Amino acid sequence: MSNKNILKDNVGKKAADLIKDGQIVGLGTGSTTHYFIRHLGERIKNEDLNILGIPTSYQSLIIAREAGINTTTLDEYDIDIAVDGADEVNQNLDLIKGGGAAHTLEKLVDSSAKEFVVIVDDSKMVRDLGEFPVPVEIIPEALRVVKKSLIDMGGKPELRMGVQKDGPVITDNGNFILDTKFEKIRNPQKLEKELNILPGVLENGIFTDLVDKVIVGSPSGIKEIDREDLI
Ligand SMILES: O=C(CO)[C@H](O)[C@H](O)COP(=O)(O)O
Repeated sequence: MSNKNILKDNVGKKAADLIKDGQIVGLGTGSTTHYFIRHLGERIKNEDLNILGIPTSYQSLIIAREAGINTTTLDEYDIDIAVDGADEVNQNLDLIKGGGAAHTLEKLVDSSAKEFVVIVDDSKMVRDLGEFPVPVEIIPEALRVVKKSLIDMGGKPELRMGVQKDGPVITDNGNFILDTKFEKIRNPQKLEKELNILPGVLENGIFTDLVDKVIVGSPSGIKEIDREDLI
């Protein structure tokens, strides 16, 4: 396992150990949550726990099934705790997410949870958000219009293209992603709201005022940052 994957494995296990019997658990998307889901599956098997997962993507649904976690939906249950990864985390615990193009359902699931825990390696911790472009999910018909609005707002939008597919990435919801670079995002709350009122935009990857705890893995160990401890 690479050093980075060891860190992801460590934080995934730490988060899996937080889950209590009987809980409904939001299952985030990405390579770090992959470890979380696998560790949670092992705990369910070894300790005979009664836990249901609510996936945030087809990817997390498939990994949950492989890990032996039964799944349900937000229509059926409220979520006790959601665990998800992030692309950037600032000192106020605001996030950029959506590197896996799953941020729309992730925001719905993560914001619905009574407790939201983020797991990252230390390379994701930043002073100001914005080095990572903000993923903006748009309906395909809105491409030209929203692109222009994002440029007018000072962004540099790029249509996300497939790696093993010709043409644009199509999200789990059948939409496009405009990865939009903004230089140093000083007011993430404001930008999050401004992006979401553009007609044709479904959701953007800025997550503010949602996170309760961040578990950060580094070569020197695991650190937990709780919102209630922020000054
Ligand atoms: O937001 C996400 C998917 O939409 C991921 O949580 C985020 O991209 C981090 O992924 P990884 O753990 O693979 O670095």
